[in-house]
Amino acid sequence: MGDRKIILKSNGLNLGYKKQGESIIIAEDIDFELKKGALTCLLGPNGVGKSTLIKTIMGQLPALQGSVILDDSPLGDYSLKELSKRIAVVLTDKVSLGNVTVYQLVSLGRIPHTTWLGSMSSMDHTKVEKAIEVTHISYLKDKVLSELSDGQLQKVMIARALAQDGEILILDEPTAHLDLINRFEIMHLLRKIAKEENKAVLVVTHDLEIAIDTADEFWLMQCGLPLECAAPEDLIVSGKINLLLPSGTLKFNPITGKIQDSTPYDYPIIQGDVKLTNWLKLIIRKNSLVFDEDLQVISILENPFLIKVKGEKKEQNYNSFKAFLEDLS
Ligand SMILES: Nc1ncnc2c1ncn2[C@@H]1O[C@H](COP(=O)(O)OP(=O)(O)OP(=O)(O)O)[C@@H](O)[C@H]1O
Repeated sequence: MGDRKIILKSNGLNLGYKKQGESIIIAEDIDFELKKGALTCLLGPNGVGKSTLIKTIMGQLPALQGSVILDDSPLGDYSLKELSKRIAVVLTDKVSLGNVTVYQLVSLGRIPHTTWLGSMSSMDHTKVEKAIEVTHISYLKDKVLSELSDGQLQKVMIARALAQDGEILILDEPTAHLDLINRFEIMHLLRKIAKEENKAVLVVTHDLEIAIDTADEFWLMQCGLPLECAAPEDLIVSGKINLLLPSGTLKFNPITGKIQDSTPYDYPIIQGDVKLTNWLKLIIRKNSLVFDEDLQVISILENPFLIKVKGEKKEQNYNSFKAFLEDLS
C-alpha cells in the first residue's frame, strides 16, 4: 500500500480565464489536498469547471487567485520541463498518430527525461517496459495505434503517462466512450497504479457507480459551492453525495447505491426480502401499475420465484416479473 502523503494542495484558489484583460471566474475558494497512494475522483455536472481545475493543477492555466502548491512550492516556481517530470496527464483528445506503434507511443512518455537529441537510455527503455507490463498491454507492443480498440488505446495512453514516471497522474474522463467492462477495468487499473506504484491519481469522471467502487476520495464540484472532499462512503452516509443531483427529483439511494427518482410514490403493501421488493417497486413505479381496490398485499418469494397478488376475493400468482407486468398493464 502506498503512503498517503499530500503531494499537491491549494488554498483559496480562484479558477477561470482572462479575456481582454477581464477575469472570468469559473469557481472560487477551492481547497484541496491530493495524496500519493490514493485514487481521487473529481465529479460534478457538465460545465461546472472540472477541466478548468485540472488545467490549473497541470500549470496550463494560471490561477486567478491563490496558488497550487506542489510539495512545498507554488507551481509557478517550477519550469515546464520539471512539471512534466512530476505530473503526467491523459486528456480526452484523440491521438492522430495512427502509424505509430504502441511501444513508440509509450516511449513518448520519456521525452521529459531524455537528452535534447531525444535518445533513450537503457533506464528509459526499462521504464517503458514496466509501464507496458503494469497496464497489461505487452501483447499489443508492436501493433500500430490505428489497429487498437478504444479500450486498448486508453490503456496505451495510461501506459505513456506511467512511463513519464511522475508522482502525479491526472486523467480527464478516461472511461468516456468505453463499454462497461472496460470502464471497470480502467478504473481498477488506476486504483492498482495508485496503490502499487504509490502515485497520486486524479480522475475526472461521470461514472458515479464505478468511482464509488474504486476511489479513496471524492472531490465534488458544484456550482457556487466549496469543493467537497471526502471518502465516497462518508458522502453517501451523510447524504452529501446528493450535491451531485441538485435538481431534487433525483436522489442517491444509499441502500441500492443507485440514483433514483425521489418523488414520493404510493406503493401497495409489499412483503418479501429487500432485494426482491426493491425490484418489484421499480417495475410498479416504472409502469405506473394500478391494482384492484380490494388488493390486500403483494408478496414476493425467490425460490421458487413467485409474485402473489392477494385481494379480498381472489389471489393471482405470477412466476416472473414479465408475467406480472403483462397481466397488470
Ligand atoms: N478557454 C475558455 N475561455 C473562457 N471560458 C471557458 C474556456 N474554456 C472553458 N470555459 C468555460 O468554463 C466553464 C467550465 O468549463 P469546463 O470545461 O471546465 O467544465 P467541465 O466541468 O469540465 O465540463 P464537462 O463535464 O462538460 O467536461 C464553462 O462555462 C466553459 O464554457
